[in-house]
Amino acid sequence: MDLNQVSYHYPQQPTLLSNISAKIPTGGILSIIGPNGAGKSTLLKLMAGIIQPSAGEVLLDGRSIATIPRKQLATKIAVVSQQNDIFDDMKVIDVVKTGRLAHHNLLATIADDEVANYIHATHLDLLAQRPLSSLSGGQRQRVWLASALAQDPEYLLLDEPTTYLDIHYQAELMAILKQLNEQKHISIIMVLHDINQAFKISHQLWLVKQGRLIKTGRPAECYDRQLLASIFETNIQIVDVPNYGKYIVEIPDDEKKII
Ligand SMILES: Nc1ncnc2c1ncn2[C@@H]1O[C@H](COP(=O)(O)OP(=O)(O)OP(=O)(O)O)[C@@H](O)[C@H]1O
Repeated sequence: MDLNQVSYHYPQQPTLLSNISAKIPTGGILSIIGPNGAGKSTLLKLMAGIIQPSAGEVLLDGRSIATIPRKQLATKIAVVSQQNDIFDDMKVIDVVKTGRLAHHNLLATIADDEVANYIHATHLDLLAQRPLSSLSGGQRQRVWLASALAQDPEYLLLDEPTTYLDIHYQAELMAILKQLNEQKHISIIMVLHDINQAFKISHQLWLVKQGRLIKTGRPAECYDRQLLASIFETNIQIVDVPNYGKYIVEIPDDEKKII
């Protein structure tokens, strides 16, 4: 996937994203990080084809995604969404099957077997027959992931997938994503707020601020205290934890005084 001089503004709003050109390597994990309001979610929506650039284009296999029919696009790009209350009365297995609609016309024609792998990969085997409404937030998150995987996409896009998860579920979700990437070679693109998670799991990072792509690079190239401090406008330290590697710690100025 390529972004070719992409700019974007919401209707009647000033330019948000200006002239972004970048290549998304296939088969990797790319995380987009940056402060609130930087334009990360908007960038992800552009890559998903949910919104169209005001200028420039998003290319998939050299073709503008604006020209790819929606159903065909759904076999290439899946977005893990989280605000779908309309599915509450459905059983988990049926919600997962909705992802298969990228390849079928009717839910009724999709056999249980066809989604068994996706249910298994997201550790939902014991929950498959339960109504979605009876699941916890973290369990639901895995259902949305399974449904997106059922699209059998080349690209999996996730917007802050760990937001409502406790640290146990966060680690579990990250492990599942890593496994999917390594074993099924799905390209993963996500917006992450936890920068340490982003640095640990990603092959590539995009650092975004005020609608601009400030830096792209491998995590090892982005452990830059000054750069991170200027992006997040806060005091940053990078600490080395023996046997675990580098961690980025935000130390507000007033706490520094206490220490
Ligand atoms: N539908 C919309 N209409 C108008 N403005 C919008 C719309 N969606 C987002 N914006 C504005 O665009 C800017 C970027 O929003 P976006 O959600 O892309 O940022 P973000 O980097 O993902 O932020 P956060 O980390 O807070 O989720 C914000 O100023 C936001 O208010």
